[in-house]
Formats: sequence, C-alpha cells, structure tokens
Amino acid sequence: MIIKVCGLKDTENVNSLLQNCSPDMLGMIFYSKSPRFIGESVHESNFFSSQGQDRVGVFVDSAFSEILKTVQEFQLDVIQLHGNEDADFVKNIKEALDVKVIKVFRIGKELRMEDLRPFDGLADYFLFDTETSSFGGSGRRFDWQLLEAYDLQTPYLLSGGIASDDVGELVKLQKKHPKMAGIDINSKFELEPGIKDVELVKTFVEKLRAQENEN
Ligand SMILES: O=C(O)c1ccccc1N[C@@H]1O[C@H](COP(=O)(O)O)[C@@H](O)[C@H]1O
Repeated sequence: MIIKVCGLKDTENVNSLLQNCSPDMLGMIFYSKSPRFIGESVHESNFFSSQGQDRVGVFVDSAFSEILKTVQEFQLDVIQLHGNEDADFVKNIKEALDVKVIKVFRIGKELRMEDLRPFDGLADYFLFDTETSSFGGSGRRFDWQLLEAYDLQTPYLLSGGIASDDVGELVKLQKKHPKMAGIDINSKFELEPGIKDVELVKTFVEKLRAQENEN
C-alpha cells in the first residue's frame, strides 16, 4: 500500500525519513493557517531532494495561480486539494499541469457518495480525512466502517488520526477494500508540528510492510 508522510517542513528531518523509512509520498503543507505550514522562507533549492518519491503539495482553497507557481518552485508531482475545490477546478488543474490530483473529502457522520461522484475518474486519488473546522491535521479518526458505502472507481488514501498501533486494522481494511490504495500519516507521528518522529515512522512502516506480505 502507498504510504504518504505529510506535514514535512525540516530538511534534516525529511532526509532522515528518506534514509530510514522509504515512504512513497512526501507531503508539504501550503496552507498558512496550519502549524505545519512550510513557511515563506523555504524554497525547493534549500529544502530536500526526493529519491523517486512523489512530492505532494497540500492546498486549501488556494488560487489556481498560486498552485501553478508552487508546483514549479517545489517540483511537485502531486497536488492534494484539501478544501472545497469543485470538479471544474480539478479539471482545470489536470488540463494545465502535468501532476496527479488527490481530492480530499472530509468525512463526518456519513460518506456522501453524491459529493464524490462528480470527481470520479477526474481525480487520480481521493483521500478521506475527518471533518473538523481546521480542515486537516486534527489527529482525529472518522468511523472507518463508513468506507463500506464506497462504490466508485477512483482509488483512495485513508487519513485522519492514523496512529502507530493501527497497523493490523489498516492491513485488514485494505484486504477488504481493493480501492483503498494507501494511507496518509501525519500528526500522530510527530515530535512537534512539522517534525516527524523518525523512529516511530520507521517501526510503523516496517510492521505494515511485514503484515502486508503475510498470506
Ligand atoms: O496537517 C495539517 O496541518 C493540515 C492542515 C490543513 C489541511 C491538511 C492538513 N494535513 C492533512 O490532514 C490529514 C490528516 O492528518 P492527521 O493524521 O489527522 O494529523 C492528512 O491527510 C494531512 O495531509
């Protein structure tokens, strides 16, 4: 399964993650209200060099022009739209830029399939996170049983408060739901906002890979 580690903002910390944990996707937050905001002073040239991993930029209702500029500056491979962007916005991004798009749906008490349908086949991935007023990074889980209702073609990533002791449940969930392509881990793996606990991520990734390969 795809493992995305999100909310990275420190060069040394990212390099250590790259050396020890082999994540598939690395996420940077371009939302200024987040405690994980990458900040105005960080630029591609002084941040980090990925080694084949997808570089993901997380945006919350950003203007198209800002996304365009950031994709070029940070050499992003993937755009994660974590706000209220509509299907036309996703279509415009796909037409203008050579990037994959992750469209996020923030889940409350139900998985509203009617909200997802317009994006099916348009976004490369969906991502399901927990609904909160802060958009993302809440560390809170939604009811994963709600995934039972998912009947579309677009593969999805699961997110929202995933923690180190969730390995068994995540592996079982993916076996049951073939459209679950991966997971996104964030605030439950931090020493402080934006700084990941590399040892915790490493142990988690190793356990997950080992359990995935069982059977
Ligand atoms: O991490 C943030 O601060 C953040 C802010 C605004 C939008 C998205 C954000 N992060 C994303 O939130 C989810 C869930 O994170 P958590 O595990 O609950 O901490 C994750 O997909 C991040 O990409």
